[in-house]
Amino acid sequence: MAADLSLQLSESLTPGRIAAYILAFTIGSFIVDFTWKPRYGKSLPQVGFGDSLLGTVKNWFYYATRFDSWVAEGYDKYSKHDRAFAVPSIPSRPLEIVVPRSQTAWMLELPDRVLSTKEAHRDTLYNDYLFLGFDDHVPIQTIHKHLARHLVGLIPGVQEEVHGAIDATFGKDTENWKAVNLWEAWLGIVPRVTNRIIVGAPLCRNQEFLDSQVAFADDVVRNSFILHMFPRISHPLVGPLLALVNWWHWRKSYLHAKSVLQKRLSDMARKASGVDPAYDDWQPPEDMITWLIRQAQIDGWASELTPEALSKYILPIEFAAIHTTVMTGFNLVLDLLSSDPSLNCLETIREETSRVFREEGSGTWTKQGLARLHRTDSAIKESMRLSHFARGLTHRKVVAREGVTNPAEGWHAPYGAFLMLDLAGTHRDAELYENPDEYDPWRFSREREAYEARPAAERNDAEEALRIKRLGMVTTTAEYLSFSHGRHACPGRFFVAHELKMILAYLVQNYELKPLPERPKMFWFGATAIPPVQVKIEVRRRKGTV
Ligand code: HEM
Repeated sequence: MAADLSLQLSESLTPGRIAAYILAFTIGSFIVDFTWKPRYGKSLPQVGFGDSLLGTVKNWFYYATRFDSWVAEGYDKYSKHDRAFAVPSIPSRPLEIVVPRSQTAWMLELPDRVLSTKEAHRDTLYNDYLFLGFDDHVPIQTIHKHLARHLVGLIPGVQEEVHGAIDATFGKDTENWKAVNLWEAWLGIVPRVTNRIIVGAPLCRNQEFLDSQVAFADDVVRNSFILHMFPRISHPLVGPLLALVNWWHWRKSYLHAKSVLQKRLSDMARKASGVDPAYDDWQPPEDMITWLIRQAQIDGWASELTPEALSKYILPIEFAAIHTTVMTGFNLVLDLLSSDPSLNCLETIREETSRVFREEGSGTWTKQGLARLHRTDSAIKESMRLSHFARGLTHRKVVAREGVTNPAEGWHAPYGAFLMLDLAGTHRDAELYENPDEYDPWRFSREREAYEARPAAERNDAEEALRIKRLGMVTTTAEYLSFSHGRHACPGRFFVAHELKMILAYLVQNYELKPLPERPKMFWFGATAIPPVQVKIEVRRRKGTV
C-alpha cells in the first residue's frame, strides 16, 4: 500500500509539474506580498509606474536600471519645492517615501519608537538570518559610547597598522612602476587598520581572520540582495539556506579569534574581581572587544559573555566599518588621480601632511595635527560628496502602529512604510554646491584658509568661527549626508577621518602615483553604485623613503 502510494507520488512529480508548483508558489507569494504592503494616499506624488498590480510588476522589472533616475526626477519635480514623493523600491519593499531636505529635522528627530533606524537596517540586511540572529543593539551602543572617547589613544596603533599595511600592499621598489588593482589594494589596507580598533594586535594582522570577515560582509551584501528579490513570505525558507555561507565564514573567523577572546574575557574578569595582585597594574588594550566586555560588566551581564558571543557581536561593526571605508578610499584615489592636473592635488596634500607632521614634532600623528590637515580633509570630504556609493544612506521604517503624519504637507505614512533622504540629489544640487558635478578638492578648505589668514582681531565672531569649524568632514548637516545626520549619524566617522587622513598622508609621502586620463565610471544597480573594481593604478616608491 505504502509502496503504491510512493510510486504514484513519484510518477506524478514530473519536472514540468515541479516547475509549475514553484511558479504558482512564487506568483502566489508575490500576490500575498503585494496585498501586505502599506499604501500611501493620493496626496503623495509618485515616480515610476505607480502602485497598481501592473505598475508594481513593471517597477520590479525596471528597478535595477531606473531607480537612480526616478529619484533624480522626483528631486527636481518635488523635493526642490519642499514636497515628498514616493519611489518604487526593491520587490520585497513598499514604495519608499523620499522626504525633502526642508523636512530632514522633522524626520530625524522623531523618536525610534515612531521611526526606527534599527528596523530599517534589519529589513535591508535581514539580520535575523544574515547576522546569525544576533541583535546589533549591543555593538552599536558600544561604538556610540566608547569609540570617540578613546580616539586619541588609538592613533599610534592605527598609524602603525597604516604603515605596515601600505608597505605590504604597494611594496618598497623605488626603481620600477608597479600596476596595482586599486580595489584589492584598499581591501589590503582597511580591514587590517580598522581591526586594530576592533580586535587589536596581533589578530588584526591575521590574514585568514581578515579574509573571513571580508567574506562574511560580502555574504551579507550578496544574500541581502538575493533576499530582496524574493517575496517576504518565502524569507523564512530561503533566508536560513542562504545564511549557511555566512555561518561558514563566521566560523572560520571565530577559529582564529577564539583564544584571543577567551584570554581577554578571563583577564578582564580577574582584573574586575580585584583578588589577583598580578592584575593590579594591568590595563586591557583599548579596542572593541574590551569595550564590549566593559559595557557588559557595567550593565551586569558580563558572566553571560562567551568568546562565541563576542565574535558575533563584532560582525555588524566589521560590516559597518570595512566596505564603507574601502569604497570611500577607492573613490578618493580615483577622484584625486583624475582631477585637473593644474590643481596639483597629490603635491598639495604631500606638502600639507609633511609640514603639519613636522610642526607637531612628536614623530607620530596627534589629534591636533590631524585636525590641522584642512586641505586633506577637504579633498576627502569633497570626494564623499561627489562620489557617493548609494542614492541615499539614511533610511527609516515606520514602526508606530498608527503610522506617522507629516505636519508640513499632511501625507500619512502607515505602519511598515519606509522613509529616506536623497543624498545624491542634495549633494549634486547647484543651489547648494557651485559646479556640483566637478571634483573641487579645496571646496571646503578655501573659506577656512581665508578665515584663518585674517588678523586675529577680525576673527572674534563666535558664530562665524563655529560655521568655519563645521566645514570639516565629520560635521553632518541636512546638506551633507555622507555619514547621515541626527542622533544615528555614523559614530565611526571621527575614527574614519583619522584613518583616511593617515592613509592618504603615508601614501602620498612615500609613493608616486600616475594620474588617470579620466575618472573610471561607477555603474548604478538600483539604489547602489557598483565600483569599477577592475581598475589598476601605477605606483612607485619614492626614493629616499626606505
Ligand atoms: C567612510 C566610512 C563610513 C561611512 C561612509 C559610514 C556611513 C554611515 C552611515 C550613512 C550610517 C547610517 C546612519 C543612519 O542610518 O542614519 C552609518 C551608521 C553606522 N556606522 Fe558608519 N560609516 C563609515 C564607517 C564606519 C566605521 C569605521 C564604523 C565603526 C568603527 C562605523 C560604525 C557605524 C555604526 C555602529 C552605525 C550605526 C549607528 C546607529 O544606528 O545609531 N561606520 N555609517
